[in-house]
Amino acid sequence: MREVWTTGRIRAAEDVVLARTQPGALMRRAAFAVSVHAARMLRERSGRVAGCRVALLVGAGNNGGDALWAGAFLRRRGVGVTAVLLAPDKTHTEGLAALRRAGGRVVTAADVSSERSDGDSNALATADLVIDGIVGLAARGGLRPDAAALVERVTAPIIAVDLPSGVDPDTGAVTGPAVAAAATVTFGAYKPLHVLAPAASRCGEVHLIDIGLRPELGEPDFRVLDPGDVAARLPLPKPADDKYTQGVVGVAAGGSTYPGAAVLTTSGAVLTKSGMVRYAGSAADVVRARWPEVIATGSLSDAGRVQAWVTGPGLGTASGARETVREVLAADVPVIADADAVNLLAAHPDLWDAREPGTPLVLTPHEREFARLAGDIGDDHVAAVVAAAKRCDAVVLLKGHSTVIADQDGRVLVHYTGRAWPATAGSGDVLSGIIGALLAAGVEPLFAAGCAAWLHDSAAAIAASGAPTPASLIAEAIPAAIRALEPKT
Ligand SMILES: NC(=O)C1=CN([C@@H]2O[C@H](COP(=O)(O)OP(=O)(O)OC[C@H]3O[C@@H](n4cnc5c(N)ncnc54)[C@H](OP(=O)(O)O)[C@@H]3O)[C@@H](O)[C@H]2O)[C@@H](O)CC1
Ligand SMILES: [K+]
Repeated sequence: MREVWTTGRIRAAEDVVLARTQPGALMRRAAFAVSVHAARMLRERSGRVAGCRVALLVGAGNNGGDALWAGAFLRRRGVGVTAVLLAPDKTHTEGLAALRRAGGRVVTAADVSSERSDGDSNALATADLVIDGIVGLAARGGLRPDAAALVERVTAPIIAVDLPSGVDPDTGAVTGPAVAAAATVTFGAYKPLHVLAPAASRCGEVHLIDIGLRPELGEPDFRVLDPGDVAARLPLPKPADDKYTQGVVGVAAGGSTYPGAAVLTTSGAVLTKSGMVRYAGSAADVVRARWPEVIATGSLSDAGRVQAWVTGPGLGTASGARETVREVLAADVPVIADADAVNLLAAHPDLWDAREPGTPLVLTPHEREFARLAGDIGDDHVAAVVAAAKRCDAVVLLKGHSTVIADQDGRVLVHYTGRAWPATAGSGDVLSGIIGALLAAGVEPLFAAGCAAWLHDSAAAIAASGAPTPASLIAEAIPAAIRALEPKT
């Protein structure tokens, strides 16, 4: 599991570690790691390290100090290094002295912008690699105009120190010009921007360097599941299981207007686990035709017992749909409510009264549905989802390039996809079915949502294999996504 901390907590831990280490030791350790990754990138791209040229973009703070020290270390390996100073009066003193001692050149941003044709002011145009030390943890807003103008002139790959300058470290928002890095070397802990869209797409590969902060950090602010975490939670049948003991999933979705939603939601449930799936609604014939193994009936009252209900996709918002959501919420089993069920809950507050107190509920809005349910989402998606989860006393999964999931206790999971394959019509219906299957099998709601987001994204990538894919093929790729995890039976 990847653990992520907000910058305020990282700074607090840094203060503790700084107080007991030699002045400058932490920065040199961080900078040395940047130089190692820079050298590796140079070798991979140019076939050599010595003789290459590196330009450093150096801002006013310690992030610039890291870049200057990294430049000094690269000089020792025979790299030609030029530092471009954005704030000459505020440049990190020891870092600058170290670079000068090592034989590095130093120019100002003004020199580079004046387009003189001597070697120093051409540093950006001739660089094989650029190190971004403009701003780190203190970043606020997009790049300022002088920094943005420099970055615009860069053609070489960029390695970002701690984070790509110009993005918001705690929300991942990109509100102005920002660096797009080929790789990012970060220190002590992952920060929110490394896993939150859109900033995460500007990081390239992220390398985490241990600088001894972990013991001082405490519980992370949020977590990112890895394949092992998902595999460990998948409900595979045990030798003594039968079709009932694995949890029966009920699907109350779709209908005569949207039979496809019924099929896609059911597909997600059928393909995620063995056992049994029931369907209740006016698309029963269509569902039965696609999945003969599903027990399909026309109404909820005939459906029989289930261990979790999935409702919402393709349900519509008419009075019949409202009754379906009310009945499902009153059934005293975990419920996943998506799409129209979210809209109905937003529009009819009395529906919440139908819910048995304490019954697990997972809500899976996209941004517009979220706005109806909980108001404008703003830049800080994690904070908005945490607040909504508390208010709704539910697990809330906000769909997006970074899927953010929170429960009522404030625990947060983030899944960053970096791919747009799942963004296709009906894809959310499949996700709902997967969540329902995991809930019915007894997976804890936060992790049912988190594992489902992971499986769904993985299935989408498998189905797509580099070409657009419809939602029905995403569902069909679920078994392949499960097999690829090699879960223990
Ligand atoms: N503590 C340690 O020992 C260690 C620290 N480490 C390193 O320190 C970094 C944090 O350093 P930091 O706190 O000095 O601030 P930093 O991020 O360099 O910002 C500097 C200045 O930039 C400016 N600025 C703000 N926004 C801007 C924008 N959008 N565009 C342009 N400029 C902008 C603003 O200055 P202003 O112009 O407002 O005076 C701000 O004060 C951290 O990320 C890591 O790399 C590592 O070495 C590990 C050990
Ligand atoms: K940076």
